[in-house]
Amino acid sequence: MNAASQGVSSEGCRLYLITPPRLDPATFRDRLAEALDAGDVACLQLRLKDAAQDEIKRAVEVLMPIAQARDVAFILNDDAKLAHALGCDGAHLGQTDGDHEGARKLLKDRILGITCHASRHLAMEAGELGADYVAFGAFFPTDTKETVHTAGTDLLEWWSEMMEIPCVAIGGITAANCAPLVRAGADFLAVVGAVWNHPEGPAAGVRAMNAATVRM
Ligand SMILES: Cc1ncc(COP(=O)(O)OP(=O)(O)O)c(N)n1
Ligand SMILES: Cc1nc(C(=O)O)sc1CCOP(=O)(O)O
Ligand SMILES: [Mg+2]
Repeated sequence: MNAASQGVSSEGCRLYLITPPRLDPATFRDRLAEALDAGDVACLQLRLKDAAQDEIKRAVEVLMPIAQARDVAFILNDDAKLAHALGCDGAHLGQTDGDHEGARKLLKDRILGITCHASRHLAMEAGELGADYVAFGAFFPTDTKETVHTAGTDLLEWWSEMMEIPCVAIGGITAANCAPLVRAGADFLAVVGAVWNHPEGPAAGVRAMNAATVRM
């Protein structure tokens, strides 16, 4: 996230919400509005895995205005060109999601986030090429995605002491387990299940995450 444009302070730890991997925009729109109206959400990442481009475009058309109307940055996963073409606020790219340098040039002052797994080296590379944030994970077991890399709080501590660029923690994060990540210096906690699978619904999920991310 661009710290200035998104009102991000280095003192706070904010919620970075990611959509479920499959959704029907026509029905999901109300759940999304309910979640975003429940508390503080810094950004929403549209992460539709295995979806055709038409399906992603339709989801952006329906969901982006809901986020942007609430000052929630709308970030598209995996595809910087599509993010640019559709007017998204930014893109999130993994290590195999195309040309990071080209994406940085294309997105100019829009947000570019890069997955760095548990690697200091990848994070420094991402920082050098101008990423707006680096993402580390997975911190905990997750049902949302197969875990290949696991990260520890030492990485967050090191990064936040050494670097100005915000860091995002991801992977199995819930209100119940996130306190060490907040203490270690995570600027954002990215979650899917903690909100969309919350037993009392997504609004309760956002409220619980907000309550848990207050840095002591
Ligand atoms: C905030 C954030 N961090 C990490 C990821 C994972 O990206 P990637 O490694 O490209 O995996 P997929 O999400 O594409 O399956 C992310 N999406 N968001
Ligand atoms: C999309 C994603 N990327 C990860 C990584 O480690 O890079 S973990 C993950 C899934 C996050 O979902 P949940 O909050 O439900 O665990
Ligand atoms: Mg990806």
